[in-house]
Amino acid sequence: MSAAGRTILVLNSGSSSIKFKIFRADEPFLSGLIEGIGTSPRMIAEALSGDGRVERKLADDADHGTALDAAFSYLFGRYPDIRVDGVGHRVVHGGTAYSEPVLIDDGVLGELERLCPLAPLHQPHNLAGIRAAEFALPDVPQVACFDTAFHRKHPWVNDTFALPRSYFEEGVRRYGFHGLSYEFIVKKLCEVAPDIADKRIVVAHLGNGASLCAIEAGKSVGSTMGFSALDGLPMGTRCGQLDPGVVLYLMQARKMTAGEISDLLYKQSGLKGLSGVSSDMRELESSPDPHAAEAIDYFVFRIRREIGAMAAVLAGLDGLVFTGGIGENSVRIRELVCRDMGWLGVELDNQANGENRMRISAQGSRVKVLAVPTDEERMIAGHTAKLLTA
Ligand SMILES: Nc1ncnc2c1ncn2[C@@H]1O[C@H](COP(=O)(O)OP(=O)(O)O)[C@@H](O)[C@H]1O
Ligand SMILES: CC(=O)OP(=O)(O)O
Ligand SMILES: [Mg+2]
Repeated sequence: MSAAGRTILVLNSGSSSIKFKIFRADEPFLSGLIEGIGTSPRMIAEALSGDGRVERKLADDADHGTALDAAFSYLFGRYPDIRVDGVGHRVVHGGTAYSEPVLIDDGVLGELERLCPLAPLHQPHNLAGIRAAEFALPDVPQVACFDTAFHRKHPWVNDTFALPRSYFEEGVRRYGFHGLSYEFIVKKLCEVAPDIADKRIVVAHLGNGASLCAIEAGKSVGSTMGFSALDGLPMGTRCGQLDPGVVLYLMQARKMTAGEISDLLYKQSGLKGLSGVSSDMRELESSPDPHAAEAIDYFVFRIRREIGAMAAVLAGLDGLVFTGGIGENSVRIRELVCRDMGWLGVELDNQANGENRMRISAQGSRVKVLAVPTDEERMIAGHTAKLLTA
């Protein structure tokens, strides 16, 4: 059977969301989202024919496990006879071993398990999704598609830390994440902005996790995320770039354990830690609390700083693309990020931005600025179908 004829179930666990979709012949047939995990989870799902629509709140304390159960109950409760040819999973960390999608077996699962400490907000949930799908669909092939894969060929200077060489050999490298999203954006630019698709682009994936990627001729040449999904921009609950001296201080002066430091940096920091209000940008934007405004200021400041750094990596800039839950939807964050960026050639069209149009730069802007909804699930479906065909 050709890739195009296949029915593929896709699971994508983000840090605050689980997205699930079924593609038939390359087109989405059913689409589900559980968002707000950690704040106020809710599920929205429907077959694209309009059939079986649900929109409901989950318990406030529903975690990824509960959300995965809800997704599977919806899928197999509503569509008990559904037949799929393959299941494609987003797996955030592929380490040094995986630079392209792979068919999952026990050996692969074991290796991916070992990477859980490097992506504790994602990898365990990605693997739980694989196990749940194997249980529900025991004879169906499962494919892992990696966030890290898109970056694996980036230049050595972006791949390494200035540690003794042996650490690099052992895998202590700057992997970079959100690669399925960046890969989708590169493809999409070929359709919607072919004049810049092959040039120097910075993509800002701003969701609950957030990173920038410098892309030249469709390839990753730099990323703000590194060894783990902690580095770079501040995120919903993650600190982003941090002086490693702070970690030494926490260990030596505060006598904190690795577990306590992990909890602090992954779950209590970022927008949540700075605001004391929420990790969710919608809640911060509507909060009157001055700490919420300060958390937004810090988020924007770091994005602007890193856009400058990524433009330097690219030695110039032709396109700036916003994506991810915040990048796609927040008029205010896009406006604040682009404010006074004329020095870099960025001029926003405030009306187009306010109307959430795809092209949001002014006519005379040297840099084309776009807001493009990402579709990691479509990338995963495509990779999965291709691998099954091969
Ligand atoms: N209309 C909106 N305005 C501002 N922020 C939004 C909007 N819609 C979603 N977001 C934000 O997007 C973030 C979630 O992004 P998303 O990419 O879906 O998450 P994940 O990283 O878990 O995949 C949350 O901070 C949420 O508040
Ligand atoms: C890698 C990462 O942070 O992913 P997400 O934004 O989906 O949490
Ligand atoms: Mg995501």
